[in-house]
Amino acid sequence: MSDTNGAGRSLTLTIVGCGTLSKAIISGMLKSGNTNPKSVLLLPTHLIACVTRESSANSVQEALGPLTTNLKILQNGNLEGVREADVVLLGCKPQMVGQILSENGMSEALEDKLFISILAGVPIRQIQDILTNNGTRPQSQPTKIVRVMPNTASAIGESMSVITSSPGLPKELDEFVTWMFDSIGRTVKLPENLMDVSTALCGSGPAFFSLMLESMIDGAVAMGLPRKEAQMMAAQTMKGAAGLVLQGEHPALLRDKVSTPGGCTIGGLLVLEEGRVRGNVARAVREATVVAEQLGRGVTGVNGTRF
Ligand SMILES: NC(=O)C1=CN([C@@H]2O[C@H](COP(=O)(O)OP(=O)(O)OC[C@H]3O[C@@H](n4cnc5c(N)ncnc54)[C@H](OP(=O)(O)O)[C@@H]3O)[C@@H](O)[C@H]2O)C=CC1
Ligand SMILES: O=C(O)[C@@H]1CCC=N1
Repeated sequence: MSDTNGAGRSLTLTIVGCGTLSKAIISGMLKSGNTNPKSVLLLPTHLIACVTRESSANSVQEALGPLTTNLKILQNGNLEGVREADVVLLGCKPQMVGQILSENGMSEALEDKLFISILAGVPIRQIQDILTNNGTRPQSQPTKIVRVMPNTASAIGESMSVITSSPGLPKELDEFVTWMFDSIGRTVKLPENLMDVSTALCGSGPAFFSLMLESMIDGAVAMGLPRKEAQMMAAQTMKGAAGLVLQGEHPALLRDKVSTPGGCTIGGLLVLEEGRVRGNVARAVREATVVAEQLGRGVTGVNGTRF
């Protein structure tokens, strides 16, 4: 994405709630240099970032300011930002969605606009219900809602973004959303009933993999490797294994290929199996899926123990 080009029709993208993930997405887009006019008719050339606190505004300026000259930051100015927008990206916490979207004038300001939500656990239906006050105040031109679950690797163009659109999304807008998230990694389109598990796998995934990395690094440090080298070596090894799987290698065959009979890999793997790592990792994904589903419903104490 560039802030000065004539490739496609330029538009204003307003980010309501510009925190960790939104900054990663926008910085990734700005760094991607994706201005291929054949791939998109619309280009987000102007950005408006909405937050409430001054510290957040400063953090947005620090992260995105050096990457574009067309950035406006609004503190407590969601409605103004949405009114000026062609496309809105909602990046607040799931618990804030009701308060933000039921602000007076917000439903009207969002009429007919493309609205991309990256919120965990908040279904498209819930957003429609808030905007129409549960169907009692229909919009004359309904907001065109798309739900996307990207991840924090957006910042380096390595996101895995899962996209679910409302039925009937115009082709031009569908292409725009795909272009936007293709520019920061891979995309896949899935039905909305798979969004919570996608959130657990891809949204939370970087944190789960980081835990594995930390454990591997600690083990190597314990056996004498300097931490700096161990960190780089572990991360590159994870990247290499992921690269092989992305090229079509089956994970179980990859594991077998590395496990020389009577060798060290099978010894290590069996220790992992004794610790029930497989079941526990799978359980973490299952747990995060259940929790994700509860976030949008405003359930409190979602991480209270279930036992
Ligand atoms: N972090 C991640 O890796 C992932 C996050 N997500 C989803 O992304 C969303 C954001 O998560 P994350 O970026 O981690 O959260 P952050 O807390 O970092 O970001 C939330 C942002 O919303 C702003 N905000 C809060 N209240 C308002 C308001 N009333 N009006 C405007 N802005 C407001 C906050 O700034 P301020 O406090 O100044 O208002 C902050 O900038 C969540 O819904 C989460 O489920 C999904 C996948 C991965
Ligand atoms: O932890 C969370 O709730 C968000 C959603 C997925 C990743 N972070």
